[in-house]
Amino acid sequence: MPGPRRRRGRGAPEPDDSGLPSGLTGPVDIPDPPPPARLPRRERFRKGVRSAVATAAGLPRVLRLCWQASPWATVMLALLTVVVGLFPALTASTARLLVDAVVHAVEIRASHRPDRADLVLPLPGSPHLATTSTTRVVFWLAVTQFVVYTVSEVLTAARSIVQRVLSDRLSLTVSTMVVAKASQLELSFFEQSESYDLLQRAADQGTRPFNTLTTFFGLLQTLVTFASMIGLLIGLNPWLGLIVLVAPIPAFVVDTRYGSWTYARSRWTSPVNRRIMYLQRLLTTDNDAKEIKLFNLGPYLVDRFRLLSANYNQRLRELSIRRQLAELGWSLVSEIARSGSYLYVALQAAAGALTLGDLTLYGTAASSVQGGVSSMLSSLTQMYENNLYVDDLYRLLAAPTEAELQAARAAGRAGLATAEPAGGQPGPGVAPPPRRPADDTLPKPSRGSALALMKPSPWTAGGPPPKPIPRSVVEAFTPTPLPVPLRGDVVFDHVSFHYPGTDRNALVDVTFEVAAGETIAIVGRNGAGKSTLIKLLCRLYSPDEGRILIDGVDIADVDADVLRSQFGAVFQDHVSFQASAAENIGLGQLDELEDRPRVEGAGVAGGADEFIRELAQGYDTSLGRWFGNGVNLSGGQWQKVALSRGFMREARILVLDEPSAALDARAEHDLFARLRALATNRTAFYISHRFSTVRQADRILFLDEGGITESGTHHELMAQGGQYAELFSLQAAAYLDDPAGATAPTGEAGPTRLPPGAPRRPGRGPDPRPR
Ligand SMILES: Nc1ncnc2c1ncn2[C@@H]1O[C@H](COP(=O)(O)OP(=O)(O)OP(=O)(O)O)[C@@H](O)[C@H]1O
Repeated sequence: MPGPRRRRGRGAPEPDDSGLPSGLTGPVDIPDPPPPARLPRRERFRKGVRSAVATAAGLPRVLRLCWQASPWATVMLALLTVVVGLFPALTASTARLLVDAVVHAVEIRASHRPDRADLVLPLPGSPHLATTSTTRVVFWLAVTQFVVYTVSEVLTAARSIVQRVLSDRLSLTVSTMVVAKASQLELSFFEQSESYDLLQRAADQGTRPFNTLTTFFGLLQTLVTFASMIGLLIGLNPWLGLIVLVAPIPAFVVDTRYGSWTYARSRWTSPVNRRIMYLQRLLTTDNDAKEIKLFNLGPYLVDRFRLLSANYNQRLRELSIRRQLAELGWSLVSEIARSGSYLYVALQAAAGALTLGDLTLYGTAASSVQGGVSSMLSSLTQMYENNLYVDDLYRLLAAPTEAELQAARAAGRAGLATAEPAGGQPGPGVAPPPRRPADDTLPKPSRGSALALMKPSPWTAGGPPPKPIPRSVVEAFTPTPLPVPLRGDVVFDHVSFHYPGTDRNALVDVTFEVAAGETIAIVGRNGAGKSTLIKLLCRLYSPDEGRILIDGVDIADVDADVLRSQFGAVFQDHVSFQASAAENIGLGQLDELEDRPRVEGAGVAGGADEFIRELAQGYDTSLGRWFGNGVNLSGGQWQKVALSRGFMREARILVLDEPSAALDARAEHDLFARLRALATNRTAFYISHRFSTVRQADRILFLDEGGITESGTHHELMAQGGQYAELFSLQAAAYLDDPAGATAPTGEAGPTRLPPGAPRRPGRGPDPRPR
C-alpha cells in the first residue's frame, strides 16, 4: 500500500515529552507526574493481582540472568539462604532451654534439693533418661548456644561473600548485555529521546536484577524462619500468633504504593537526569572546553547544572521522606500490637501460667514473626519495584537488532507474514511492495511498508516489552553474498528516505548509476541530503522506498558487516580516538591494527604520515590528552588521521564526506590527487563544498532539497548554466575578487561569462566562500 507523501521542507524536531526540548535552556523545575487514575476497588484489586503475577513471572528471568552470571554462586546463595533461615528458631529454642535450666537451678538452690537434672536423650528405642547436675546442663546449653551463634555468624558471612561475588558478576553481565545490545541496534534507535532514556535507565539499573534475587532469597529465608517460629508461637497461644501476623499488613500497602510511585518518578525525571549528564559532559570534556571558555558559558552551565541537580535531588528526597514518614506511622501501629501481646505474655508468666523460658521464647518468636511478616511483605514490594526496572532492561534487550530488522524486512518484501513485533515492524497482513529483480531497466518500485519499519518505536515509551521478531523469520533469512571480487558499480534506484521522528524527506526519489572506478563528487547546499545519501549507501539507514544496488545486489539483502567491510569511509564528524597515532589509523582495519607498514602506508595515503613522523614518538605518540600525556592535534591534522583510517582498508568503495573541511588548499589538492591515484579501480564518492576540487571528479551530482537536479562533468554542468554553474562562478568570483561573480572559469578553458539568462538564485546553493 502506498505510504503518505511526505512534506518537503525543514523538519521540525518532535516535541520532547519532558517539556524540556533543549538540553541547555527551559524550566529547571520538574513537574509532578500526572496523578495515577483513581480506579474502582474491584479494578484496583485486579491490578494488584496482575502486578503480583507479573512480579512472580519476572522471577524466572532474573534467575536465568543469575545463572548466566554464575551458576555456582546462585546455587550456593540459595542453599546458604535456606540454612541461615533455620537459625533464628534454633537460637530461640536454645535460649528458652537455657533460661528454663537457669530457673530450675535457682529453684533447686532455693529449696536445698540435691543438684540433679534428668535429661531425655533422643536415642533409638525407648527414651533414655540420663541424670546430671543442673550446672552442667546450664554449661552445655550455654556452649550449644555459643556454637549455634558462631555457626550462624559464619554462614551469614559466607552468604555475604557469595552475595557479593554474584552481585559483581551479575552487574558485569547486565552492563555487558546493555552495551552489546546498544552496539547491535540500528542507528534509527538512537534518533529517539525515549530510546536514550530507556538505554540510560537500563544501564543505570544494572544492580536491580541482583536486588530482585537477594530480595527473593531474603523472602525464602524469612519464610523458613517464619514457618519455624510460627510453630513455636502458635504452641503458646494461637490468638497471639494471629495478632503478630496481621499487624504489619498496613505497612505493606504503604510500601507497595510508594514502590510504584518511586518508579513513576524515576521515569518522569529520567529526561532531566539525561540533561544533567549532558551538562556534566559539556563542562568536563576538552572538546567542548574551548567554546565554553570563549563564550564564557561556564558560570551559566554550572548554574544550570546545579539548579537541575538540586531540583532532581530534592524531588527524590521529598519522595523518600514521604515514604519514610508513612512507613514510620504504620510501623508504630505494628509496634503497639507487638508490645500489647508481649505485656499479655509477661502477665501470664507472672501469674505462673507460663515459664520464664516461654516468655523469652515468645519475645524472640513474636518479634521474629512480626519482623518476618513485614520483611516478607516489603520483600514483595521491593520485588515489584525492582521488577519494573528489570522490565526496562528486558524492553531494551527485546529491541530488534539491526540483523533482526533486516530479516523482518526481507520477510516483509517476500510477502511472508511475520508476527507483529512492536515498534512498527511488519506484522501479519502487511502487504509489502513487490521487489523487482535487479536489472538494467530499473522501473520505479511502488511505495511500501518499509516506511513503517523506521517509525519511532512506541514500546520505548513504556508498556509491555515488545514481541520479539520470531526466530523462524530471523533464521529463514539468508544474506545474499556480494560478488567476489567486487567491481564497485553502484545504483540508486528511486530512493526516498526520511529520518525517524521527522516528517520531511531527506532524500526524494534519488536515481543514478555509477560505474566501477568512477570518482563522483556530490555537491549541494547545506542540508541538501549529501551526507544522508552516503549514510544510506553504507546502510547506516535503510531507504523508505527504492533500492540501492552494488554490483547488481540489493544492499538490503547483504550482511551489514560484509557490506561495510567493502567501504573505506571518512565522515564529516569523524571520531578522534584518545589513543596512539598508529591505533587511530589501524582501527580502520581492526585485524591489521598491529601491521605497522600497512598503518604507515595508510598514513601516507591520508596525508598524516609527514606530521606524525615529526611527533616525539612518531606513530606511537598518544593523541589527545584524556589518558597519559598525549599531544593535541589541529583540526586539519585530526582530519588527516581520520582520512588515513579510511585508507586502511582495501575497500572497493571510498566514501569521503567533506574530508577537506579542515584541510588547507594545498592539503586538499594533494588529497584529491592521491585519491585519484588510489581510486583507480575503486569507486569513490566525494562530498565537498570546494568547487576547485569538485571539478576534477569524473562526474558531479548536484543535490537540492533531497533530489538530484543536475548531473554531469564539470564542463557539462558549466555549459548547462544551472545551479552548479552559478555556485561555481560565485565561488570563483570570490577568489578572483570579482564581487559580481560574473566571470566563471570553466575547466581548462579559463574564465568565461555565465551563459546569458543563467539562473541566479541568491542565498541558495552551497556556501560559496572560499575555504
Ligand atoms: N539524524 C538526523 N535526524 C533527523 N534529521 C536529520 C538527521 N541528519 C540530517 N537530518 C536532516 O536531513 C536533511 C539532510 O541532511 P544531510 O546531513 O544529508 O545534509 P548535507 O547535504 O550533508 O548538509 P551539509 O552540507 O550541511 O553537510 C537536513 O534537513 C537535516 O536537517
